[in-house]
Amino acid sequence: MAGGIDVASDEQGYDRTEMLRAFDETKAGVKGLTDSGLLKIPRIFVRPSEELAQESTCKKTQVQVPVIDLSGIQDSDRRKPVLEEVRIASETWGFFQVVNHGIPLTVLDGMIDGVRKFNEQDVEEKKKYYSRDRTRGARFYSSHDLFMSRTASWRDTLTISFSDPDQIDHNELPACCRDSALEYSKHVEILGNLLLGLLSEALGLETDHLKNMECTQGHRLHCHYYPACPEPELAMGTTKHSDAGFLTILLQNQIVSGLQVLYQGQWLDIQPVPGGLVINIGDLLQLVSNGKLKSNEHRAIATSIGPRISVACFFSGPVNGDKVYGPIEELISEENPAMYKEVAISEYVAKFFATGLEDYRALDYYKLMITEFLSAVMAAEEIYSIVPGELENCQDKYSISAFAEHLESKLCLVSVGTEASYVSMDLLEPGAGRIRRPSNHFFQLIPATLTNHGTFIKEKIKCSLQRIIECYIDDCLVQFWAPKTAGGRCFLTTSGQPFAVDWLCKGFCWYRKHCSSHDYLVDSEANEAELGPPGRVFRSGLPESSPDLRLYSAKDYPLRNQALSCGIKGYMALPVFDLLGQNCIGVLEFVVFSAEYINIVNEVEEGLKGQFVVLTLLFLLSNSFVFLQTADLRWTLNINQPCLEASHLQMKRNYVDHGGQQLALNEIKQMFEVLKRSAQLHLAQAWIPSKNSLIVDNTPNGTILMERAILKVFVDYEDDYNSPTTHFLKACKLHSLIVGKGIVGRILATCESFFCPSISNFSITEYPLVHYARSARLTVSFAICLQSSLTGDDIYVLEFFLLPGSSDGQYSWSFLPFLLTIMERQLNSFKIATGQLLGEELSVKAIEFCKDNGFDSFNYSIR
Ligand SMILES: O=C(O)CCC(=O)C(=O)O
Ligand SMILES: [Fe+2]
Repeated sequence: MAGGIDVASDEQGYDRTEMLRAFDETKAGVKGLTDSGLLKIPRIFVRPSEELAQESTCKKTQVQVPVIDLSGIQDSDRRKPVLEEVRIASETWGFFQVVNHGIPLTVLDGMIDGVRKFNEQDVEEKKKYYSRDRTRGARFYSSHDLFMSRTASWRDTLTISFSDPDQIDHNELPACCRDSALEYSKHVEILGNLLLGLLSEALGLETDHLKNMECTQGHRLHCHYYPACPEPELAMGTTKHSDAGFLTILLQNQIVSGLQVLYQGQWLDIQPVPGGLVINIGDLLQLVSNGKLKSNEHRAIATSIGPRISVACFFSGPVNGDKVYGPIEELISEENPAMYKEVAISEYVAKFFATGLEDYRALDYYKLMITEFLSAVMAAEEIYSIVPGELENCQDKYSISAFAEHLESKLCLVSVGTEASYVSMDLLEPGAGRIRRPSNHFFQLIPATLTNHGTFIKEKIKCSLQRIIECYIDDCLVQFWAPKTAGGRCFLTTSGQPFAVDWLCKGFCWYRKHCSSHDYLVDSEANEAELGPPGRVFRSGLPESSPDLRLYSAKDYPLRNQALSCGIKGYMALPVFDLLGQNCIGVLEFVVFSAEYINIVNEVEEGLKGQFVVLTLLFLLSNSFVFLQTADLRWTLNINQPCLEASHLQMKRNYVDHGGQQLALNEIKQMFEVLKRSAQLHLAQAWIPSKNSLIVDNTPNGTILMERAILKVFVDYEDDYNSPTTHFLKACKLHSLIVGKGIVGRILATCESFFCPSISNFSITEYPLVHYARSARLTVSFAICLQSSLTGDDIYVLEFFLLPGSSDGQYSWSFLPFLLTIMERQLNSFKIATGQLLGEELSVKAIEFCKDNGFDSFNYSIR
């Protein structure tokens, strides 16, 4: 027995309710368990395996919630910048820390010490306070939702209610922490009022606005005690939740960080700051601010070092009254219609206690009805037509959870057309007996006619989209483009196809609208300007992307200008294949909104902007693969597929690392070092076969693909992550080469050497990375195909970008003999892939463009 719980019953069948009851009856809390010296945690504390598995894939980032210095806050010069910091933190993170907040360190330490004394006193004394009766002014318990949650929390809590401060009977408070709690309560109330004053001003309201709404009338201290946990990776201190009240001020002891906030789908530690307090916005403040201030999800992990002590002070308004709260009138306008219903605080509190913490989000219950919400979305059209420029900074967001609210947390399928009707699909967990709140919001527009086959694919796509959106990518729209035939022609359409977003903003509505009325022609008669990115991806079977839409010309992307005016920044399209048929069944299009930038700028730093979109795209790329696969679909970058032989390439492609590759690469690297000094060279990179090299011949039109048969890049350029050159290089890594396309692709087909004085003249179908190359101002290109005696049949393509000296390229031509001499000297193990030695006469194919946008090629000899 451990603390009254028979841990051994794990092995002999498991009666969870009985175990919970036994644990509760010990009245000794989690500390009672640890005091008995247990080494394994009882099963009621072990999180479900799916949850634990997800945890292991969770990455960590270095970002920190803002720390705001409140010193001198009453002086007007100082107040302004602080207000701005508070506003940004509350609108983006919903969390920040404050220092110099006016509560003396002795009061903070006294509070922590009081909580420690209470928990570490004689257990019999503590038991007197053990209660689940919420009317008691002070009570002790382990997890308020113990009998409703999937996992019991590894913590004990002492709650002291100051809901009616004048009436509090001091004798109700435990003697060991009475004075410290009363002292802390006095100070924290003053700070709460100060913060609500700042938040009122940040919302553009009078300082006293929120105070006059009685948001700080009454508060409760939840004093948490998290004992050291013998198996912290299996347990959770406080499960993921958002705080239901208006505002929370959290004091934590300094020994170990345990509080984490959900940020971009990742859990981020909130490191204790000496003398600091954590502030977070609660659900009610999000509601009354009409969604402007953000109530963010957070949790406290179990730790091996302990005890961790924290004191959460909740300002939840006059809990016992019938006061009604709704979005503040001043914050509602035609452009920003009310997002939430009014709520009576008594009803609100009752709902909170009727549900387990992990399943409850107060806001989900009070979102406006779908019809009202839809009309708000449609109003975006009018707003747009009145102020066309406005959408460029489309930051106004409407939460799609409004849909979910109406459908009571069910997946929503919206049918539009003449008979608009709503159909809902059950997301009830079978047998779970309670509604599982979907963490994302997904919906689909269904056209009147649907073939069975179409429905089947749609179901699979929907399933993938749901998973993709689950990774919590802010401000990203994903939509599916499916083929259709009409009038004997073949098109791609997204009208009536699944799409998913995590937030709804005007830019999204508009982009979706443009796309729904634009079909891309994709049959063999389609010309380049008709294909657009989805069309090209569908035909080539290869992904395409751009971190900045402006890199595309209007010809590359017919909806470019519309997309830009909707505030879209990053773009990516992925081909989707049926696993069995290996046919491209459509294209998934991802667009990333500029609002993403704005958030990230506030939170990280200015310079990371461009990088972020590239990272987002990479992230999407890698994740989508996994998600498509779970839906029995795939896209091309499947490195686990066996390599396929493409015989007509006449190259052995089953790559084996001969160990000599590193030596061969060193030779190339050294040669690049020598070349670095020549003024005519802009950039150089080497393409080498990779372990994952793969040639696939399964695309709809039979194009031969060589996937990522790539590469290490050695270049001479400033490693500025936001430069067009960096974007070009990242794109080279990210995208597959198509045999026969671009210069390197042509070389893969023939092993010849190529020279092109103006690669920017290629169309995007002829050279899929041309938009990146144009933006990096790469014009003159020379590329040569080599083999090294150190690595047998492996080929190496060296690609050089020269600085243009004159329009006819003559100046660059004159550089080639020099280049070949350096290669001959430096690349001792190499010969040209067509057989000759470096230094012998080299035949180079030159590509020249004609006035009509076509091009010719000629053979030239060097040396
Ligand atoms: O202990 C902590 O750090 C977090 C506690 C918390 O989030 C809460 O009580 O709402
Ligand atoms: Fe919380």
